[in-house]
Amino acid sequence: MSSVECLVNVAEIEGRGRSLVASQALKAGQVLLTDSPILLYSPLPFTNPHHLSHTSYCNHCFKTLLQSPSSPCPSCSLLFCNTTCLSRASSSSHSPYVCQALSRLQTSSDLLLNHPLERHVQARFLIAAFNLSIVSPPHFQTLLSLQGTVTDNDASNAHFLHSLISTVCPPPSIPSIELTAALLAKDRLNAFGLMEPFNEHLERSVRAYGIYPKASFFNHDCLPNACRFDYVDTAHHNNTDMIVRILHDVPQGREICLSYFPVNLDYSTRQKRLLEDYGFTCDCDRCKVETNWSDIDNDKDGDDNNDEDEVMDEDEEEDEDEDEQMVAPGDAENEDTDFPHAYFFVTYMCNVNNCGGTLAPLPPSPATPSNVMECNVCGNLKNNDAI
Ligand SMILES: C[S@@+](CC[C@H](N)C(=O)[O-])C[C@H]1O[C@@H](n2cnc3c(N)ncnc32)[C@H](O)[C@@H]1O
Repeated sequence: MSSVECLVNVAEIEGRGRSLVASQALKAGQVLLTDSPILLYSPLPFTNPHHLSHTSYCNHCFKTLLQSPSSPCPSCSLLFCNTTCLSRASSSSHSPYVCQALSRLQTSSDLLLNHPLERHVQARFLIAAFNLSIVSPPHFQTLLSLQGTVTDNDASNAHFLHSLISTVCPPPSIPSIELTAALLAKDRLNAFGLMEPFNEHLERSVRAYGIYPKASFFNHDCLPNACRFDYVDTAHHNNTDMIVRILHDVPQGREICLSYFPVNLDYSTRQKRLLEDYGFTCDCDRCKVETNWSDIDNDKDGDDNNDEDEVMDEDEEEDEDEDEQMVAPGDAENEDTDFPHAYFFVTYMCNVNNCGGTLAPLPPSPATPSNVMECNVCGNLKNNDAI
């Protein structure tokens, strides 16, 4: 890992697998990790034969298309923001292999007719992953090294998708059904969503899914001590990079966790999603407290209608390993024991209507801590003094 990424080490923690642990004391707002995707793919269905030329973003870098006319692929008319992006894509994400496979699936969209959107997106992922095995074998090996055990569902989806993709993919022949199932399992546990810009009146949708090899080591906590930012429409050429920042000071040796979804979900929704989507039962400090709440009480932590994937208190007895800043400094004795993580919500949850984002301080300067918080969903900035 590069200099910034030396701030965390990969460690094996029993019951949690590989985990990222602070290799030194970390300061609130500090950039912990900048990670580039090894693979990106679109979340769109293959339903409209004309869809290829109607996307409003570049099919390589996923930035909103501002230039008109943009640069279409001469073979399939998929749009790219300019000739530079098209030429980069031709030797990577949009190789002749991908171009042919996607346009055949697009023009024979009846092959996926009556199949759920998830199957369309999995087909896109597999085409991108098979392409990765050709254009970048080391990255393909990295993808295979990620966490993910094949379930019965993965196996049956792999059967269908393998036969579908065999009919549309040009040579060389595609990987085995077993490898296809393994890839689906990796995608299920490790894909992050790059989100469309926030609009309080619209449900937030995914613009692209990506596999981020280093960020894939973050485990989940319902009271995370870090959160991720993406700036997909920035003018910068690394616009699909993910940036992870620390929410509050963290001592050396502490595990760094993200929340795998917006932190305002209620206990039973969180438990269900973690079990069904990620295969584990969460026993974090927040869950230990909330398991004792009735369903009505679970509304304490806000509405639970935000279904977006981010692509992570105490017991009555004091927990030594607990993040001390979850409880307001100096307020621990007076805290409401039914709701010990109130401080987290007041400090780190964005209160913009329908946002549900997490606030992290802007990176501090070497001498002064930052007192401006940035929301990772709506992008609003808030002075910490106003909290
Ligand atoms: C994106 S991976 C995280 C890295 C993973 N631990 C590894 O070894 O590569 C997600 C998987 O990590 C494990 N995991 C994440 N958070 C966990 C937690 N709080 N408790 C137990 N297991 C967790 C689950 O197996 C989950 O499916």
